[in-house]
Parts: sequence; structure tokens; C-alpha cells
Amino acid sequence: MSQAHPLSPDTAPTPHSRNSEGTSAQTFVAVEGPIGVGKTTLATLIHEEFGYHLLLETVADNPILPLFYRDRERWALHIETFFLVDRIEQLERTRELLPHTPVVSDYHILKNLIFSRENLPPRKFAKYETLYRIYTEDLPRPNVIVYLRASLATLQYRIALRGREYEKDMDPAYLERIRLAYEAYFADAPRRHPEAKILTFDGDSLDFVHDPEAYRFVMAELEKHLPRALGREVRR
Ligand SMILES: Nc1ncnc2c1ncn2[C@@H]1O[C@H](COP(=O)(O)OP(=O)(O)OP(=O)(O)O)[C@@H](O)[C@H]1O
Ligand SMILES: Nc1nc(=O)c2ncn([C@H]3C[C@H](O)[C@@H](CO)O3)c2[nH]1
Repeated sequence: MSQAHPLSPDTAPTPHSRNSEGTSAQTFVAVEGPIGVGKTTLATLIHEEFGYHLLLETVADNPILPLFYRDRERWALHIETFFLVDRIEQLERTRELLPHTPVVSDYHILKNLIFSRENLPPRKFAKYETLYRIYTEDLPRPNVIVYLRASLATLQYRIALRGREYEKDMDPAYLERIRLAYEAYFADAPRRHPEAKILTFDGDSLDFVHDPEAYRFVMAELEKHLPRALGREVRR
């Protein structure tokens, strides 16, 4: 288990973070991956271990999600717009933190492109993508992206474990399409995100929740790229 996965991180240098004014900024790490893979869990562990400010996506207060899972076609534009606006606002607020505080988030705004391409008809997606490009152009960009990948069976197991009511009857074909869209996106991620170091972990074999050895492996890999916040000692 502690063996490096073929896609586990290498030790190439981490691109230096720049804020929109082009000056140096603190580390901004975003955890990404398909539904239920463990993003919030890992982002929270990074917050605890490295002392970074924790930025979590809005789930509990999202009034459209339960409607969307009941009828995805009907609510697609609503949900993709809600998530886009919500994330833009969160990242705008993060801009003020980043000059002095390192940040970890349980999403990267790139996920809006992955989900909206899947959920919107092509003509609506084309307009959405134009809006996305305009609004995200000057937002703070993570300089480290952690990609968690896992099989469909693992995702289904973890979604069931978490037990959100509106995700109980999630169509496996939908979950698999999202999973494959993530795989395709991240196969090309270094070209798409030259501003960031991409670190990939295998969520099937690395149970960093229950297995201390897996936890230590993941944290040791992250430590190669993430400076600790000032005053934060090694806990392990
Ligand atoms: N590496 C792991 N090994 C085993 N269980 C895990 C792992 N990561 C997360 N879990 C468990 O899987 C469930 C889902 O995790 P989590 O909520 O962090 O996923 P998520 O990717 O943030 O989900 P979402 O896409 O819905 O935001 C939780 O019950 C969590 O304890
Ligand atoms: N349609 C759609 N677009 C998004 O940008 C998006 N981001 C997250 N989600 C879904 C996955 C989890 O069920 C739940 C919590 O992550 O919300 C999304 N759904």
C-alpha cells in the first residue's frame, strides 16, 4: 500500500504562485476529483496538518441540488449557474487572504467545466463556457492541484457511506460519465494548468481515513510541495 502508485506525485518543482497583480502569493492548493472521492476529507486533513485556511464548497445551503438529482435535465442550467456564481464569490473573497495566508480548498473552479459539459446541451454549454472564461480569468488560481481518482465501485461505496438523502438514487451511468470526464480532463491537466503542480493519488488503494500508513504516505508526498503555515509543527 505504501508503494508509489504509477500516477503518484513526482518531485518536480512547484510553480510559484502569483496573484492577479503578478506579485508573489502564498500557496493555494485545491483538491479535485469525482463525486464522493474524498476531496472534503483530504482538504480538511491538509488544513489540520499544514495549518492552511480551509475553503469548503457550499453544499448544505444549496437549494437546487436535491431538485437537480430528481430531474437533471430540468435543473441543469440552474445548478451549473448556482455553482459558478457561488465559486466566483468564494474565490473573490479568497483573493484578500492569499497574500498572507496559505489556503486549501475542496474544489477547483475547473470542475464547473467538467460538470456543465456533461449536463448542459451543447449550445447552452458553449455560452456557459464563454461566461466561465470571462469570469474566471482574473480569479486567484491554485498553484497546486491534488487530483484524487478512484473506480466507480469506490465512489458508489463512499457516497453510500456518507448517506446524503438526495444522492441515494444517483444514476451509476451519470457517476461513471463524471468519473471518466475527470480522467480525460486530468490526462491533459499539465497543459491546461501550466500555473499549477498536479499531484495525483489513487483513492482506491489509499485509505487515508482509516489507515495510518496511507495517511503518512499522502502527507509525506504533499510535504514535498506544500510549505507548512508559519508556526505549524510536524504532527506525525
Ligand atoms: N481515502 C479514503 N479512504 C476511505 N474512505 C474515504 C477516503 N476519503 C474519503 N472517505 C470517506 O468517503 C466519504 C466521502 O468523502 P468526502 O465527503 O470527503 O468526498 P467528496 O469528494 O468531498 O464528495 P463530494 O464530491 O460530494 O463533495 C466520507 O464518508 C469519507 O469519510
Ligand atoms: N451538476 C453539478 N455541477 C457542479 O459544478 C457540481 N459540483 C458539485 N456537484 C455535486 C456533486 C455532489 O453530489 C455534491 C457535492 O459536491 O454536489 C456538482 N453538480
